[in-house]
Amino acid sequence: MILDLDIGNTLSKWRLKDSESSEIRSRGAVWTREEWRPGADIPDLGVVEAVRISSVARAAVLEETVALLRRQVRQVHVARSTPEALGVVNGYEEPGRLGVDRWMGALAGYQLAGGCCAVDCGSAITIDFVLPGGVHLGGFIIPGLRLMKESLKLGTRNVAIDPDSEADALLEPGRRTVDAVNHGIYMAAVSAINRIYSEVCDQQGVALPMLLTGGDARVVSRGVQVPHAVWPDMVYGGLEATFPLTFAERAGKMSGAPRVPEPVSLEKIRAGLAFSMLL
Ligand SMILES: Nc1ncnc2c1ncn2[C@@H]1O[C@H](COP(=O)(O)OP(=O)(O)OP(=O)(O)O)[C@@H](O)[C@H]1O
Ligand SMILES: CC(C)(CO)[C@@H](O)C(=O)NCCC(=O)O
Ligand SMILES: [K+]
Repeated sequence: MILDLDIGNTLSKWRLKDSESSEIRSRGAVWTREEWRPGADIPDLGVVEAVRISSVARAAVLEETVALLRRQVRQVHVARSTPEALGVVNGYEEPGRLGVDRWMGALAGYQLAGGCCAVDCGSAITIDFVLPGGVHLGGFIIPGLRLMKESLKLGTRNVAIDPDSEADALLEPGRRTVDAVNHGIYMAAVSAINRIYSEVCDQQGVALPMLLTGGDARVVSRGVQVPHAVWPDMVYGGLEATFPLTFAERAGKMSGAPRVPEPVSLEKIRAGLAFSMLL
């Protein structure tokens, strides 16, 4: 079995992948914490022959995790943000400072779709751009839905946006605090994503397919008008592409990869942008 780990600021996500069949056998998440101890909520390391890790938690968390895993697993691969990988050139002035989850997402997106706009809706919402030739432009970082809500301190932090609510309802003016806040931050997130996408496609003269991942991807997806696909395993896709272990991975296959969404034409994107600038 292969253990893939995506250690975020809030949650550490894991999945177990069968090295023979490439099937995902189980998955889960635990709170990101200093000590990553095997317990009921993480998989049995006895069956694991290789681990692949993407971590944006504090260095001490990663060190502790790697030290623990090395005692029981022969192969431990830790992803890093590099100046170049898999045909993508990192757009950061200091490439190592790009969050490795963003780098994994950009690599996975490029491997799947060529140029792309990779959006990760987690603790933060990150929006990264890769051009068809593999140039990563850099991106945008805004607070995630939960962080935006917590920063308001209006006593609504525990009332999450219902992921099944209709996007239309979320766009109505709220008539109580919890709705005003939820609808407000929802609007802030989706309008930023829509606008940033249009601005960058306009600047670069290319309509890019958009890929969405992260804990809030499903709810954000409902408000994003740009054609896009939700890919919950996008960060894991970057790990598969960077450290291919199975037969399917060596052939370039990433588990759970969606169909590449067909972007609307650049003319339409530009027309929408021109219209929104009038408002
Ligand atoms: N069980 C959960 N616990 C916490 N957040 C959750 C949960 N389920 C969904 N979410 C949502 O997921 C978001 C967190 O995103 P994600 O699952 O990508 O993890 P993360 O570790 O916070 O991400 P990051 O890698 O940005 O740190 C939160 O904004 C929250 O609204
Ligand atoms: C932005 C987050 C927190 C998103 O998980 C992560 O990618 C990170 O810590 N990045 C480092 C800063 C940067 O990417 O510029
Ligand atoms: K993330």
